[in-house]
Amino acid sequence: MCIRKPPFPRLLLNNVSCMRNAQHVLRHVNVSLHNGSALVLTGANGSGKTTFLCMLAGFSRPSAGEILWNGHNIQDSGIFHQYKLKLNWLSLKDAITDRFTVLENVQWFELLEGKYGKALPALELMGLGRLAKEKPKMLSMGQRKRVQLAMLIVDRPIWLLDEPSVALDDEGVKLLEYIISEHRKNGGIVIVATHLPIEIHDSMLLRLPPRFPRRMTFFDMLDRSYIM
Ligand SMILES: Nc1ncnc2c1ncn2[C@@H]1O[C@H](COP(=O)(O)OP(=O)(O)OP(=O)(O)O)[C@@H](O)[C@H]1O
Repeated sequence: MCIRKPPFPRLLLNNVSCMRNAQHVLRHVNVSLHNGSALVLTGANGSGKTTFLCMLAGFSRPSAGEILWNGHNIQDSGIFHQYKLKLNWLSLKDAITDRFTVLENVQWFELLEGKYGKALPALELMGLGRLAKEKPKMLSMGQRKRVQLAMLIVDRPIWLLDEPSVALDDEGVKLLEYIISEHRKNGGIVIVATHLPIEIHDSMLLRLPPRFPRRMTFFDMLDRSYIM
């Protein structure tokens, strides 16, 4: 009988901890991510969701443990250069410039990837075809978020999404869910930090514990007339 070894995860967080301001934000996190998988991070404000994504992006180093990509530590200099080219980062602060039109912003991103021809269809999918030639300052917050989603479609295998559904309407959230699902079908990995419900089929959920557990909730205080 031939017993096959399970495949090595594409991304592995091995007993990872992270400190900020000399205090532990994350402790002993273990996560394995294979091609096509998704991880949803939830937790109270300040629990460390963005810190988690920043570590995966290589912006901050784990204080203990290691993050392995294809079995190599992402902090190794030769590896980090290759690894960061696989990442696509979406956060509340976008990188859209008013010097370019909406279309040129997405095309610029595409050009960096050495790709061509996906920018306009991506904007059309996001319902922004008619605004393609406008300057981004003409856009609403939700429309800017849709431009960011169009940039994601241009495609790198690992998506790190910090609160991707903020400012999106119901249709925008459905589009977000759709592109996440298509990306995963193509073997991509998605890690999402969110407070808002997003439907991501068959995803792993990591709920980070609160950093400063409260003895009393806001509603307890209301009940006991501490405030008002
Ligand atoms: N630049 C920084 N320097 C020091 N400490 C920081 C820094 N940024 C964040 N922190 C601390 O790290 C902790 C985790 O912050 P983080 O932004 O990761 O939380 P979060 O779960 O993403 O929160 P939110 O839901 O509010 O976005 C917080 O307690 C915060 O005070």
